[in-house]
Amino acid sequence: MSHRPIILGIVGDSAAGKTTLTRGIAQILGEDNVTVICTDDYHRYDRKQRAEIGISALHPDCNYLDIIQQHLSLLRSGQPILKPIYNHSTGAFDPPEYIKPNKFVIVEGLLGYSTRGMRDTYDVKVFLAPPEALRSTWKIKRDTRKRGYTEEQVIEQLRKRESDSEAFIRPQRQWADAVVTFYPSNGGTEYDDLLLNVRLVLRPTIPHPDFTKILDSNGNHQGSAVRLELDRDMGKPVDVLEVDGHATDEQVRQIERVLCSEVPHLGQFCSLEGNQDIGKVVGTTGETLQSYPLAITQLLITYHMLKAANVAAAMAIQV
Ligand SMILES: Nc1ncnc2c1ncn2[C@@H]1O[C@H](COP(=O)(O)OP(=O)(O)OP(=O)(O)O)[C@@H](O)[C@H]1O
Ligand SMILES: O=C(CO)[C@H](O)[C@H](O)COP(=O)(O)O
Repeated sequence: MSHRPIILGIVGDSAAGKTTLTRGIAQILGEDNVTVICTDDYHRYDRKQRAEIGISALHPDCNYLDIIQQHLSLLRSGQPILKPIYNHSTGAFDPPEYIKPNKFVIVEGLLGYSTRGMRDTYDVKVFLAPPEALRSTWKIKRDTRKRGYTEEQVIEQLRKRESDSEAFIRPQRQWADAVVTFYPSNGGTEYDDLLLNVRLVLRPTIPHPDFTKILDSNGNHQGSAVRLELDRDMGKPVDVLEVDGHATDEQVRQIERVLCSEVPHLGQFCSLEGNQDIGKVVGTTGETLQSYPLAITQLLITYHMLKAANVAAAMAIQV
């Protein structure tokens, strides 16, 4: 399969799970086939300057969006970039790095869908939208363990950044082909990260797999742990697939078969016996996460990347 790089966008607020999902997808596609770019590297100011100016990293003015867009275009046409590096440990910038795109490029970050030019560069656009309570828990855990903050500092930062989250981050949901929400089944504060459900909002902006094949006339599959329904998201009609953390092997395998039958190349990843690592990922605080909802989410996004690669390869032959 020879084609221009396929670009996946993963956008969402801080600690929404972008890096974790990126790792899982890169594992499926093969680390050597994937270039990962985190747009935190394009912050305009270091941590000290941000504090002095009183601007948050979530504000578009605090990021070189024009250079992100320029670099995305270069990567899409297979050209290298000299990428800045923002160091989360020091809060300052390291020397830039030379990056050549692999077959697949995953661009994850806060503001990736802010401009039309950026949006037009992706083949697949995903937005991560965990409930705010879950995101706060994840951010406190990650930032206290990995970024040297105290719990109080993280809580204060979340409070201060809320208006920018509302103004600049959450509206980007409208541009995504798929919106991914992991959530605790009881809706409460007591939950197990390995038993989170997932709600996948599927917009008709790209053709999704035909999940109706495995569902009964009520949109359920062998009980209610897998559900497909029509809904509205930001006022527009969407399909919604939900997979519960306690879905069974058989239910999950059937969903996988739908994905794999449409994109044969995905077949090598689909069998749960064949690849025990699907849905298993080491989170950014070092913990091992594995669940069926995570596995289905990773496979669905990989499905779209492989489909985009097939289209790009076919176009390359025509030219
Ligand atoms: N699907 C998931 N299931 C369980 N826990 C998760 C999941 N995704 C993320 N987490 C938890 O949330 C933490 C933050 O996730 P991650 O670092 O991937 O977020 P991020 O969106 O990349 O954040 P940032 O933009 O601030 O770098 C992880 O360390 C992990 O503990
Ligand atoms: O929202 C974030 C994405 O990771 C970070 O807070 C942002 O990148 C700034 O970094 P730091 O908090 O380390 O100063």
